[in-house]
Amino acid sequence: MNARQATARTAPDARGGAIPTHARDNAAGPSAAVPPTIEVRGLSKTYRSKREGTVLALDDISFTVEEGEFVCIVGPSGCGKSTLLKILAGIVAHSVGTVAVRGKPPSDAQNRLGLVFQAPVLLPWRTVLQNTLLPAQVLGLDPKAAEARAHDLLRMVGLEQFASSYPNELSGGMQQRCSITRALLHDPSILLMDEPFGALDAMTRDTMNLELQRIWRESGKTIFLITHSIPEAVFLADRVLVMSARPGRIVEEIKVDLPRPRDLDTMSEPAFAEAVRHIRGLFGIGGKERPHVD
Ligand SMILES: Nc1ncnc2c1ncn2[C@@H]1O[C@H](COP(=O)(O)OP(=O)(O)OP(=O)(O)O)[C@@H](O)[C@H]1O
Repeated sequence: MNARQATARTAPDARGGAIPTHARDNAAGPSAAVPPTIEVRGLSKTYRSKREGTVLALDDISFTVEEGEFVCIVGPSGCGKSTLLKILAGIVAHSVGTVAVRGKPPSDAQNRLGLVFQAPVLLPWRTVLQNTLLPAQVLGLDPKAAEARAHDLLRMVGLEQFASSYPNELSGGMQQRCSITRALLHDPSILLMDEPFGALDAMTRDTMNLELQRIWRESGKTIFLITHSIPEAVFLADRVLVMSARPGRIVEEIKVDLPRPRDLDTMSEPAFAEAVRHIRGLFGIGGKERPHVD
């Protein structure tokens, strides 16, 4: 395991034969300068709150995410992870620094982004198929093509038989799978995921991790995922960004060299345990209050 402060851009690990479908986004040819998929430089975010006055949530954050990479971010509760994801999604404005998604401001990249949050937030009066189709209406996609794609996606996540079920007829894991199909409907090249499996039981979470790895390998998407679980981050990621307590800074980037595809046995490997131990050690340094990470 190579734990280090990464300075060079890291190419994604081999994902087992998948051909990134989003190569087309960079179709200018090998000699053209391709901007990183996500580039954050010197980013800070200050909130104003009645109770605390000025709150420095993020402080001088810099990192890049390359095309097709799977990057996870871990950090103590309140360190600014969700704030960072919302800035990348163009939902929240940053205060200082630069943020670019494929070389442009996040607000210009909306149709390339798919968002998944901790709660599936499905509309209870719409079926699984209708929930999956929501972005088609919002983005004005061709209804027939969108419906065909929705069925493909539901098949991919094992929900095809539940296309006409309502959210309250599904388990938590099934609802979250539906929220993933909704996020994928418009074929975004980048998935931003905020603790997507945090509310699930351990077994369902393992299954969802395997499923997400498969989706990533088959689709070639770039994934940026927040988690409180250090083992989950190590299991999924090409690189793990470790954040400090508030104000959130990136204290270390850890490249995960474990071969793909990973399965549950991967978690028994010494290199996996070493990476988890290393990250846990980062949170224990200096006798500070133990952060809420698993
Ligand atoms: N709209 C807001 N106004 C004021 N302060 C905010 C606002 N949103 C977030 N904060 C503060 O910014 C800090 C970072 O919040 P954020 O939700 O990004 O952290 P987090 O790392 O995602 O937390 P958790 O892991 O608990 O979900 C916190 O101290 C929070 O109280």
